[in-house]
Amino acid sequence: MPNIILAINAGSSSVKVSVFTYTTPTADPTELAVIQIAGLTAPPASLSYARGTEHIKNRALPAVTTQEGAYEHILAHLTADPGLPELSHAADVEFACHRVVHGGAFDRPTRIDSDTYSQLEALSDLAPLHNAGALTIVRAVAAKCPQATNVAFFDNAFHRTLPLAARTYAIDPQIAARNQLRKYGFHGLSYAFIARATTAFLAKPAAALNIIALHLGSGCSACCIQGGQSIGTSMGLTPLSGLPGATRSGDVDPSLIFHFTHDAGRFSTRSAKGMHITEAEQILNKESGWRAITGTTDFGAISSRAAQGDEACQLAFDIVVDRIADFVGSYYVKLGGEVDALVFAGGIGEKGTQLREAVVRRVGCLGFELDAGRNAEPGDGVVVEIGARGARHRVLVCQTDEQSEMARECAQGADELRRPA
Ligand SMILES: Nc1ncnc2c1ncn2[C@@H]1O[C@H](COP(=O)(O)OP(=O)(O)O)[C@@H](O)[C@H]1O
Ligand SMILES: CC(=O)OP(=O)(O)O
Ligand SMILES: [Mg+2]
Repeated sequence: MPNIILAINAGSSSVKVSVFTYTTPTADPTELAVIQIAGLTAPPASLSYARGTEHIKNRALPAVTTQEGAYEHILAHLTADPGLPELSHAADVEFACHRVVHGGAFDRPTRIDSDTYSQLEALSDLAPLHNAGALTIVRAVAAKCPQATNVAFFDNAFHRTLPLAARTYAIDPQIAARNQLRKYGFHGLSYAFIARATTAFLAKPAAALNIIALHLGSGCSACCIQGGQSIGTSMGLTPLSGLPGATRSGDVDPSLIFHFTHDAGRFSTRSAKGMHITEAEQILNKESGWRAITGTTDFGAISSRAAQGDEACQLAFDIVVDRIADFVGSYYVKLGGEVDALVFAGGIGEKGTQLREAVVRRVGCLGFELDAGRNAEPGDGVVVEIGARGARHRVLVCQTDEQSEMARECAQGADELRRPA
């Protein structure tokens, strides 16, 4: 019987699950199938599935509206697929890997027992679009696959190398220490994948990799990677800061919220059951971003409407480009201009031809330049070059894969992570 790893990535607008087998801790796991339910914030949700030559694309699922519902649908789909005999029963799952966005002090893969579960639950308020959803899936796995070992993989882990000055806020140090108020940074599973894939593509030693990486999806962030390690990132104590997202404001003047509403500090009655977030957090995390400006979370639709002359969409598009360019400039300076590549990843980074074009044009003075043909059709490959030949710096697109990053780490640490018999 092969060992099955289910790698589960609960994003803010999607649930993505990849099925892997592994044999020894030293070999990379083999991917058997990838399934995702996207559009949870732009109903109806839609299912996509790929196993071998079997493909389903964007099948509408009007009944699925939550991350937990999405996971249950996914498990039923996988176990019912006769072409996936390795996973015919929920009991076939040995490891369930969960992407947990906010791990607080956790920065290594950790088996989820009742103790760690409570600690992660306590962190839910710091990642209001993510942790609670991921934990509902942990509970669903415990109910449906009780023999599986649940392991949490943390989005903040990759940023454990942030230098002191980069991770410290200029606030009272005693209060900061007591309440653990610091920059954590997120999208770390993605950046770990991007760093390894780019290292392989550029055929450089991992410890020599200097890149500016952009993970652009429903949540957007930038990361400055020097010597293969994170030395700067745009998200902070929570995934709210930095770049705007689908429903997140990104950086605003912290005083703004007190002029936006008189109820900033009150608990929001609009947040999900069991979540204790304030009106301020509700507004800035869930009622802002490009949806607040355009009415849609779909950046693909925003990009095409902008091109057709829609002013609100053009403004939203321009805001995103403006903020990304600010981070690219700032990270270029952090790297002293020693930059191997600017790397685009995440749903928008991988599919957003117009966005890449606009960003690279804005930062062209730094020596980045696109090849228009390659940008329009980057082609297949985990990492592909879209930069112009002869430009000072390279521009790459990376098909990032947080699930495979978890599965790899899980297989490598399987002996330590396995639940004691
Ligand atoms: N053709 C496209 N051009 C630009 N953006 C796109 C395109 N297709 C999808 N997207 C964006 O990608 C987002 C999903 O990115 P993804 O990284 O998968 O999200 P999540 O944050 O849920 O993990 C969608 O919400 C949509 O805004
Ligand atoms: C951390 C974060 O914002 O994740 P996502 O982009 O998947 O919502
Ligand atoms: Mg994501």
